[in-house]
Amino acid sequence: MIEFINVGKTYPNNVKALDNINLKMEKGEFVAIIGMSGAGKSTLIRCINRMHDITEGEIVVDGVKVSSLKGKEIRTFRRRIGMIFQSFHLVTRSSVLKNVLVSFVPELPFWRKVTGIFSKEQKVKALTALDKVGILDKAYVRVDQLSGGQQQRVALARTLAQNPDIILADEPIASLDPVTARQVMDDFTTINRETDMSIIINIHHVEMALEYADRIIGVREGKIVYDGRAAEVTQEVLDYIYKGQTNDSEPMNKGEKRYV
Ligand SMILES: Nc1ncnc2c1ncn2[C@@H]1O[C@H](COP(=O)(O)OP(=O)(O)OP(=O)(O)O)[C@@H](O)[C@H]1O
Repeated sequence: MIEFINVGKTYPNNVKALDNINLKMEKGEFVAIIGMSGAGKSTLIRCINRMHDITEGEIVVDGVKVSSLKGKEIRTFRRRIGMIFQSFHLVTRSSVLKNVLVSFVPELPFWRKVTGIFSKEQKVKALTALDKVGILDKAYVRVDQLSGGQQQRVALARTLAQNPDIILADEPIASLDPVTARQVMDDFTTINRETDMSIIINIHHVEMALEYADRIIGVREGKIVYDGRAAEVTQEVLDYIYKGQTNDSEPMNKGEKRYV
């Protein structure tokens, strides 16, 4: 479980990106974070794996206080959390398979790190992950010969091979065309259903968020202004998240009709 307890994040330039966030996400949830550009979505996601440090409160992941981790503990903790970015973060001049095998590098003994020799078991895991996202046939192709959607699937396979408990995805479909974006979202759904990995996705495509995620968290000006089932999000809720039609800063939770 991921828990935010009175979490605040103020950047060094005094921008308060997160303001008193309280939140619980259970294992296996598929959560989409939506909101205007600059609302704090990316910061919220990136605080979970300590890519950003919070400045107030506490984030607890499966009993671990994230802000108290140090050095090697942070690296070990991050192994349990896969991260997917808009820009894929792949080594484009290497093969697809090599990019997935990279997920095992931290586990290799020193001599294998130096020689780049992976075990048979690791290769099987990498190929299995590629199969899961439907690009096994591309294993020996150079990444720069793939489409954007295929590259994002390589990134997803790399994360899968790592076998994390949680996948954080920061705008994973922002640079993809609608058809490819849908394929990648389908992959997330399959992974979520088959593996029970939690998926937390920061996404601008509202329709996709509502269609694919189970739960929607709406963020505005660093605060959570909506938290409820995707199926219950109405146009009114979206207007509230994106435009803010009331001065009341309390979250607009499932079933509440205070703003109707
Ligand atoms: N490294 C940083 N240093 C200073 N301010 C930052 C930094 N990163 C983000 N901010 C500010 O924090 C606020 C929240 O930014 P964040 O990137 O989390 O929003 P977002 O909702 O993900 O936006 P977008 O949808 O445009 O990616 C914004 O005002 C942004 O300018």
